[in-house]
Amino acid sequence: MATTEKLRLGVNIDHVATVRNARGGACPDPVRAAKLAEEAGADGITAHLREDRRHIVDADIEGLIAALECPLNFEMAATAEMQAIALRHRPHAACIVPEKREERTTEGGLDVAGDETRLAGFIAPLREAGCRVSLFIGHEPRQIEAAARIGAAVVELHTGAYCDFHAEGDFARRDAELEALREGAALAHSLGLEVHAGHGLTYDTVQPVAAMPEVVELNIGHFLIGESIFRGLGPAIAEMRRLMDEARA
Ligand SMILES: CC(=O)[C@@H](O)[C@H](O)COP(=O)(O)O
Ligand SMILES: NCC(=O)COP(=O)(O)O
Repeated sequence: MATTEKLRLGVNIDHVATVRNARGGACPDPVRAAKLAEEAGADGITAHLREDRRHIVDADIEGLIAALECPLNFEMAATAEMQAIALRHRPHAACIVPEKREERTTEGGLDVAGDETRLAGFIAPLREAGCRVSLFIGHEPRQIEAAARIGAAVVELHTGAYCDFHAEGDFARRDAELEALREGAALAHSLGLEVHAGHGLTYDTVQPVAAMPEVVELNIGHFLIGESIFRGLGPAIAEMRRLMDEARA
């Protein structure tokens, strides 16, 4: 498959809110960060309204909907509360993610195969409202096949394990994970799903994922917000963009 389509970069601004919430108050403002990311070349903004509101809060979503010119990818758990919020705002994309209360970050992907009937019913109103429904899943074939069966438009493949193995220096397991992601991306594409990827990506790990021809969007947040302390948000995004384009060339 030829790599012709430009790879989109969605910038996740959750962890601007993490810093704000450490003190309370209004700064740093995630909406301001999102506008800056837009100016720096982000193709979209991702924000995860967790059920416990540990970072992004409802007012942030309202602010993003009002201020953004680029598409908003609204990450949400498959709950009635989140569904109502998504139906009220009708973001460009609704990405359904698994949530556990005690987790430090999103561990693993959604169990679509194990919850197929409920999830099919859950995403139907979102699709009818015009949201592109995305499912945040692992690379296991049974999860990808279930995502296609229930009518999702997009799957976002969880790259967290690949990035963790890289950081731990366990290169054999990193490479096995990368190969499984490659196979997952190819399977998803063959089933008519749009393929995105993300979680934990850094300058060191982005290029092998960016080089996968079926992947059309990467969502990257925590690393970019951290890196912006050192070089500023615009330059941090520009460098990620450069690495993505280089991998795609
Ligand atoms: C779903 C996902 O991978 C990320 O967007 C995540 O929402 C970032 O926030 P957390 O670190 O709270 O998981
Ligand atoms: N869905 C993944 C995402 O939005 C960004 O994850 P991370 O880069 O903050 O780990």
